[in-house]
This record gives sequence, structure tokens and C-alpha cells, in this order.
Amino acid sequence: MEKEPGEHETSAGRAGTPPAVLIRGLWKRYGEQVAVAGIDLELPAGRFIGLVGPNGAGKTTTLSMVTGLLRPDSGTVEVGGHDVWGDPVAVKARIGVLPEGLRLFERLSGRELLDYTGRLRGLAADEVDKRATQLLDVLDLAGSQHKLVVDYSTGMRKKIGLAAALLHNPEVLFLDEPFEGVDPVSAQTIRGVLERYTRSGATVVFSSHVMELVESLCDWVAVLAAGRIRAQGPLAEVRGAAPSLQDAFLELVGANDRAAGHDLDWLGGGAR
Ligand SMILES: Nc1ncnc2c1ncn2[C@@H]1O[C@H](COP(=O)(O)OP(=O)(O)OP(=O)(O)O)[C@@H](O)[C@H]1O
Repeated sequence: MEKEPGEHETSAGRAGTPPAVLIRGLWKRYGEQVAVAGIDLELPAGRFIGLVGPNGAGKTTTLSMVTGLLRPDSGTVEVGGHDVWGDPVAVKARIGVLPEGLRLFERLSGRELLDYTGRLRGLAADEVDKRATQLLDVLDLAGSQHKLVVDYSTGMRKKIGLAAALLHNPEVLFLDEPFEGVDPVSAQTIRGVLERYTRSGATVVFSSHVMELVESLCDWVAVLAAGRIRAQGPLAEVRGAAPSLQDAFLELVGANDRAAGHDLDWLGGGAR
């Protein structure tokens, strides 16, 4: 499903289409630790966007600031032209979020959770009912819809979280490691839902360190390392001449030497 950029397209997106997300000069420190060091990003609308980076690169911190869950030290974020901190209600109406370490209302059933989320989003009861039934069905949760969320498996929690994030049909969906703990069958289902969603013009932004997944799903990527953007643009542009995104990524984050494991000469080889 890779979409190559058309001839009237810039690296930021289709000419004339405002970006889905515009980030300028974003910084976040935790005490001495700089987590995000002045990020500028322009995420095009209607794309499947991967935010990739090694452990501790600042992906979760960035997504938390972009979705209004964490206040930046400085910088601005706009979603669909609305400032995340200046106009939070407008932004939150337009986005869906599946955060890392998702907290859910454990004592509700899956169906009740969707009913509650839909009403919070201001949808009419019959519309919530219709959409919840369809989402539960597509995500293969219909048989577990009356089970309490506390009794859901990791993958089922991801799927009900995704259903809750999609219920109000947001313009932009932010997903932090959406495939972690999800079995291959469920992953395929989630992919199908997300591909259909982006085909309708909506934008998906997801973080991951699984390069094969990003390469097969995304048509646009941003590479983050040590709190800075190392590359951003259409997948083919970021991959460049490298044989795979994995190779380009290792080159960009300077991890090739560490990957060789030179310092572990005691490991293996018999001597204990
Ligand atoms: N609440 C916090 N307090 C202190 N330091 C933090 C906090 N949250 C994140 N950090 C630090 O900020 C940096 C970026 O962390 P972040 O969780 O954003 O990275 P990440 O790219 O999402 O990593 P991973 O892929 O391992 O989840 C790391 O050095 C981390 O230790």
C-alpha cells in the first residue's frame, strides 16, 4: 500500500494541503535529562506516518506533548491548524489517542467502555451503539464485549483502546506502540482497519521500533534519536539507497558499531 509522492507533492505532503500536525521548536527536560531537544516536524495529512527511534529517543515524550497529555517546556504544536495548548478542546475533538501504558476503566465491560467513551465524545446513543457494534465486530471482540476490561488480555486491551480512540472518527489518530503484545492475526486486523481509515483521508501517526512493520505500513517516516529529528519525509526518501529502512535507521542513529557487540568478548566461546 506504499504511496509514492506524486509530482505535485513536497516532502511535507500534497501541495496545498495543510499539515495534519505542525511542531515547532519543541523541548522537554526531566531535570537534567533532555528528552526532546528542539523538534521541528511537519506531518502531512492523509498519511500513515511512523515515528521511529531507539529506546529513550523521546518518542513517547513527543507524542504525549503533541496530544496534550504533557506540557512542553517550550515550542508549539498545531493539529489541523489548532494550537494544542491554546485551543485544547478543538484539538481533542479532532484526535484519537492510544497511549503507551493505556489506562482503561477496568470495571466496565468492553461494550460499556465504548458506550461511555462515545457519550463523552458527544455522540448520540444510537450512533454510539451502531459504531460500537461495528468496531467490536471488525476487531473480533464481539464475543468478549460483556467481559470486564480487567479480564482482557494485552492484545484485547490494545484493540478495545483502539476502538475507543476511533469511535468519534478523528482526523488524526496517535498510537504509541499499537502492535506490542498483539498476535499476528489481530495485528493484521488492526492493519486493515488503519489502512481503510487513512484511505479516507485521515492521518495515522504511530511510534514503533519495529522497522519491518514501519516499512510495510508507513508511507512517511520521522526518525528520532536522542531527542532530535534525524530524518523526516516519504519512506523512500528516508530509506535512500539503503537496502532497507532498518539499515537506513542504524546508519542515521549511529548504532552500527554498538550492534556488533565488540565489548562482549567474554560472551560464549566456552570460557566461564
Ligand atoms: N517521567 C520521566 N522522568 C524522567 N525522565 C523521563 C521521564 N519520561 C521519560 N524520561 C526520559 O526521557 C527520555 C525519552 O524517553 P521516552 O519515553 O520519550 O523515549 P521513547 O523513545 O518513547 O523510548 P522507548 O522506545 O524505550 O519507549 C529517556 O531518557 C527517558 O529516560
